[in-house]
Amino acid sequence: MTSRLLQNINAPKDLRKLDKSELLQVAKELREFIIDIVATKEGHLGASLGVVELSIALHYYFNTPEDVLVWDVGHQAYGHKILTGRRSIFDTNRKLNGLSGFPKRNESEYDTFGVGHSSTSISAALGMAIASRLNGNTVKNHIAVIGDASIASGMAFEGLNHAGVTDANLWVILNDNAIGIDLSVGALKEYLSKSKIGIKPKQDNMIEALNFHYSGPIDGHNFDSIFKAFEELEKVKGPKFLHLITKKGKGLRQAEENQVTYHAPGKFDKKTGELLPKNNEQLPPKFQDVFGLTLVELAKTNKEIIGITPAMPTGSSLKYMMQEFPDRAFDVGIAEQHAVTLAAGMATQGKTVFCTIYSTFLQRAYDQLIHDVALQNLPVIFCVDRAGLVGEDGATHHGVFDIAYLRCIPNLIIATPADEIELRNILYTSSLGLENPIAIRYPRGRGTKLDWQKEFQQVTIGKGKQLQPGNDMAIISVGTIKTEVEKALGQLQHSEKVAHYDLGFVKPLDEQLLTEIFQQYQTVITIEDGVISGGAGEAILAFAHRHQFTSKIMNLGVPDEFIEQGTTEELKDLVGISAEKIKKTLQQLLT
Ligand SMILES: Cc1ncc(C[n+]2csc(CCOP(=O)(O)OP(=O)(O)O)c2C)c(N)n1
Ligand SMILES: CC(=O)[C@@H](O)[C@H](O)COP(=O)(O)O
Ligand SMILES: [Mg+2]
Repeated sequence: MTSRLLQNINAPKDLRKLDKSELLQVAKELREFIIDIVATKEGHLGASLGVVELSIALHYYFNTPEDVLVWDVGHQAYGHKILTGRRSIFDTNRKLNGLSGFPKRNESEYDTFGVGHSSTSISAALGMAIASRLNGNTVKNHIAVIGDASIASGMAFEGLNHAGVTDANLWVILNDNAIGIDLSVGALKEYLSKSKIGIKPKQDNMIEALNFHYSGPIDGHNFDSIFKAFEELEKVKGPKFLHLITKKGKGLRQAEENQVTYHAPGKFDKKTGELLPKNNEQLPPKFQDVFGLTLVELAKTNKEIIGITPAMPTGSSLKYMMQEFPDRAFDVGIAEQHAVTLAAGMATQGKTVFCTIYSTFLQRAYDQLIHDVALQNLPVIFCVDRAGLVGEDGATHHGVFDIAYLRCIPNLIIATPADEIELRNILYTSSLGLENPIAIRYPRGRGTKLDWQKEFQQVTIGKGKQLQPGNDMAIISVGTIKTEVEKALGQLQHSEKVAHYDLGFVKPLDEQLLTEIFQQYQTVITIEDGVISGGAGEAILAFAHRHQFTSKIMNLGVPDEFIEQGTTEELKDLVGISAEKIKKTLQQLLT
């Protein structure tokens, strides 16, 4: 790679020394740099390639970090990171102890707001703008950069609605590439897609109706157009809105042509852009596919079944049902709150609704879970994907809080299937009709079974089971962390001393099984891939206390701190729930 200019840019002030005519070369080098690193280190690609010109233009024109730049979601901020002093360590992106894949306040003064979940940028930038004004600073610019999928979320609208009645020095820059991870959806997307470069939506401009000064749409890959728009908007007081049209994946043919795959493509050949060939060996399925394919199977015979995803049809594998039954499967966009209440509405009409949401994004819809679903005891089936430590996306994305935040909700069943077959069977059981809502949690990644498409078996709600007998102590695993426990026991001398139980359900607890365990063992270890505080282990601890069992109880899980990025193996080891660490814990307890 020939880097003439980029290698001398260690901060935006270096960029600002260049002539405008040199920015095209910087853009070329920045694209090459991103492609070069992501090809081997992996990460989010398409979004960052699409905002190369915008990232350069923002840091060139504005006086960052004095002027504040807030990236929405933050998966598109690789160029920003590279231009703001992190070029030399960018190869540590998303790695253990390396750079975060998202802007992070403690990483750089240029990362003004921590992100990862979408649609927060307008509220955050508006908050900063109002605070600046209260601090007597009216010249500072506050700039939110938000994508077309993220701006369709309720939270973004809440921000726009408030901003429109303020005189805040707020810029909202809409990076409109007509796609999120999957194709953008909804009426707003249809409205935006009518916009053509250079032709302002004349009638009923909804942004102007919200009291913003609207400019655009302009070509977001053309520096002259961007700077012209910046200059014009700078003269305007109060909230302003710039609409850019860009191409996700710009500069790498495959990423432009196959935007869904190249959102986060894994390893690829940086010269040809082709994905590296996958190992041909047959692998166990991803849990998301067990969900997605099983749902299609069930939907074929049960016409009442509906599927809902907020903006993750590919990630959750609801895409299979969307392809097979387009009238009964809905991608509602980045709208977790709406997804949950939509499911509740459908459930009132007798539909069997499977609402699949990543554990971390379900946090957005907490009140809807309580108020719209559980309080009315509507039997919605929540498929809580990406539960547990998710790996390289890090602290913003780990699904480690769900058990704690769900456990306290009355009426809600919490199922923690330990493998693909258990997941399949609880999906089947739920489709038969339950009296209550249920949350079924399963992790990111693959299971362990090649022969998972077995005949369905009905599951008894609230039942756990013994997996291995033992003489001295018991370990109770919650969900798929069972595999780590099995590995640990497989390597442990005197594993016959340790009984292994699968909890099966966090709610209701299998009180009969727990009573048997506490009557038999003086040492009981619980293990889960979620937070210890408020988790399943603490539910068992409370049960033992209530029933005056005196066994020594040890809770293993995620400690009371935010866990950063790394591979899931590294992170499990870090928090003490890898097979190796479990083995060590058991060895210590056995001696
Ligand atoms: C609350 C929330 N829901 C879902 C996601 C998952 N997600 C990450 S990026 C993304 C799409 C964003 O699309 P857009 O805003 O258009 O940005 P682009 O990738 O096109 O730059 C989604 C759905 C998220 N980060 N946060
Ligand atoms: C940026 C973002 O939030 C998503 O792209 C997320 O990284 C998806 O995670 P999965 O790879 O687990 O689908
Ligand atoms: Mg987009």
